[in-house]
Amino acid sequence: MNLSYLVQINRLPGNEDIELPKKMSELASGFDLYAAVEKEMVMEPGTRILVPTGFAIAMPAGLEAQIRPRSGLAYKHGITCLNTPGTIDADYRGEIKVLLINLGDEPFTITRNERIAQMVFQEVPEVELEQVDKLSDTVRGAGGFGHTGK
Ligand SMILES: O=c1ccn([C@H]2C[C@H](O)[C@@H](COP(=O)(O)OP(=O)(O)OP(=O)(O)O)O2)c(=O)[nH]1
Ligand SMILES: [Mg+2]
Repeated sequence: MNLSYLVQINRLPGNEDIELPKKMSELASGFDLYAAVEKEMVMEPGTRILVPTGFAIAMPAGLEAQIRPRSGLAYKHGITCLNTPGTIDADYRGEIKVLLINLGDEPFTITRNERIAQMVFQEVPEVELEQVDKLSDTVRGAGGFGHTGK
């Protein structure tokens, strides 16, 4: 496993004031992502919003990026990522966006340059699917969804 990768990042025009993704501690897993909303956006309870981040990336083949919620926002305000973890494909060159949903009871205001989520890079093995007529036997078999008890 290669533990060091270089990922290119491109700040998109009009976002010169937006912080680039940043690790907030030395060994943090995620780079925090900053909201590139033009003006304050109010999220009413139960509503979702696609938040721009103001940047695009190009990562080497064999990596993906995951967009994950920040636990503080989730705990304090019920703000999370609807599609968590969001999947950024290695061949995606568009702006990274964050799909937030307000599961709390109160309206939540997103301000420009506020940290709204985090981006974690992961290795993705190359997998080829082989179609077969029968799969190997296991003790579990088809048991799932609570099959082993509570
Ligand atoms: O939270 C996310 C999830 C996805 N994307 C971008 C990057 C990703 O590579 C692309 C497609 O995402 P995904 O495969 O999850 O969505 P889809 O609905 O399958 O769209 P597509 O048909 O474009 O693959 O959208 C984001 O910016 N943020
Ligand atoms: Mg897809």
